[in-house]
Amino acid sequence: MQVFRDPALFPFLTNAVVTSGTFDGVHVGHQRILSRLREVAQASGGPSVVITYWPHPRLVLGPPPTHPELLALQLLNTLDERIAKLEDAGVDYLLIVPFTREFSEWTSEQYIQHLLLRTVGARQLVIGYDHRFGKNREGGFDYLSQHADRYGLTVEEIPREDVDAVGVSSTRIRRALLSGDIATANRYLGYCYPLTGTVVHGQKLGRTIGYPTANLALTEPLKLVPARGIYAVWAITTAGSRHQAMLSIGVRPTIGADLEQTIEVNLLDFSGDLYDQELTLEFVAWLRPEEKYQGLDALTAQLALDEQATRAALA
Ligand SMILES: Cc1cc2nc3c(=O)[nH]c(=O)nc-3n(C[C@H](O)[C@H](O)[C@H](O)COP(=O)(O)O)c2cc1C
Ligand SMILES: Nc1ncnc2c1ncn2[C@@H]1O[C@H](COP(=O)(O)OP(=O)(O)O)[C@@H](O)[C@H]1O
Repeated sequence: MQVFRDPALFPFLTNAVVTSGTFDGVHVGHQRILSRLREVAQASGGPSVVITYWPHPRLVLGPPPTHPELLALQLLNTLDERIAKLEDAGVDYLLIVPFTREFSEWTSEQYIQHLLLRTVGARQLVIGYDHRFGKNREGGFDYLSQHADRYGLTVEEIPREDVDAVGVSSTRIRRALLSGDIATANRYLGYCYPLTGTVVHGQKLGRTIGYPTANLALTEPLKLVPARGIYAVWAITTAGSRHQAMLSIGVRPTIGADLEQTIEVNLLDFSGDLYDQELTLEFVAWLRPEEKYQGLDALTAQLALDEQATRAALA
C-alpha cells in the first residue's frame, strides 16, 4: 500500500476505485466496505484507493450537535494502527487528507472536483449508506448518484442492511471497551483491541513483590483506554517478540489513596530491561475489577491467581 499525507503529492490515477471516510477502528463494518472496494477494483483492473482524514474531524469541529455529550474524543485507532489495518485489507493507495477548518468548509462540489476527480482520478466510488462529505456533511449517496453522469463517475452504495447485518458501530465498540467488555469489542473490531505506549519509570515496587510491571505512557493521548480493571493481553516488543502478559489499568488502592491512574503490565516468563521501549498490548480478556487488598502480601497472592487466569485465557 502506498501512503500519501499530502494531496499535492498524490499521483493522479486513472480508473481509481475510491472509498472515503474516517474509518476509526477499521471494524468489521468498515471491513465490508473495504472488501467490496477490492472486489470492484479487481473487476475493473483499477487501483483501490482509500481517502481518510487526520486529525479526526471531531477534534477540529467539536462534538456533533446531535451528541453534545461526546466532548472527549476517544479514538479507537492511532493513525499508525489505522494505516496498518487498511494495508491488511488489501488497499493499494491511501491518501490521508489533513483535516483543517478550511477543508471542512469545502462544498460537496469542491470535494468531488478537487479531491476525487483532479487529485485522485476517481472513476468508481464505493461508499457506506450513511457516508457524508463536504461542508456540514451536505453530500451523500443521493447527491453523488444524481450528479454521477456529469462527473463521469459510477457510484455503488453498501446498503444499510449489509452494514446493520454485522450490527457494529464505532460507538458500540467504545461503549464496550469503556465497560471492560473486551469480548464484544474484539468481535466488532474483528481483531484484538491494541494499545501502544512507551515504558516509563514507576515506583519500583513491582520488582520487590516478584511482579515487575512495565508502566506505559500512551503514544496517542486521544486513544481510548478501556475500563479500569485487570486483563489478559499479548505484549509485543519493538523487536517483535510476543509475550503472554497481565495488565492492570487503575489507581492501585492497595498502595495508596488518590494515586494517578496507571497502565501497568507484567510479562510472563520474561526478564529484561524494557525502559524507554515501545510496547504494544493486544487485549484478549477481562479478568476482574481492581480491588483494594489488605497489604502487599494479599496483593501478591492475588497476582499469582491472575497469572494462572492469564495463562488460561491466552492458551
Ligand atoms: C495483573 C495486575 C493486577 C493488579 N491488581 C491490582 C489490584 O487489584 N489492586 C491494586 O491496588 N493494585 C493492583 N495492581 C497494581 C500493583 O499495585 C502495582 O503493580 C504495584 O503498585 C507496582 O507498581 P510499580 O510498577 O510502580 O512499582 C495490579 C498489577 C498487575 C500487574
Ligand atoms: N516480566 C517483566 N514484566 C514487566 N517488566 C519487566 C519484567 N522483567 C523486567 N522488567 C523491567 O522491570 C521494570 C518494572 O519494574 P518495577 O519494579 O515495577 O519498576 P517501575 O515501578 O519503574 O515500573 C519494567 O519497566 C522493565 O524494564
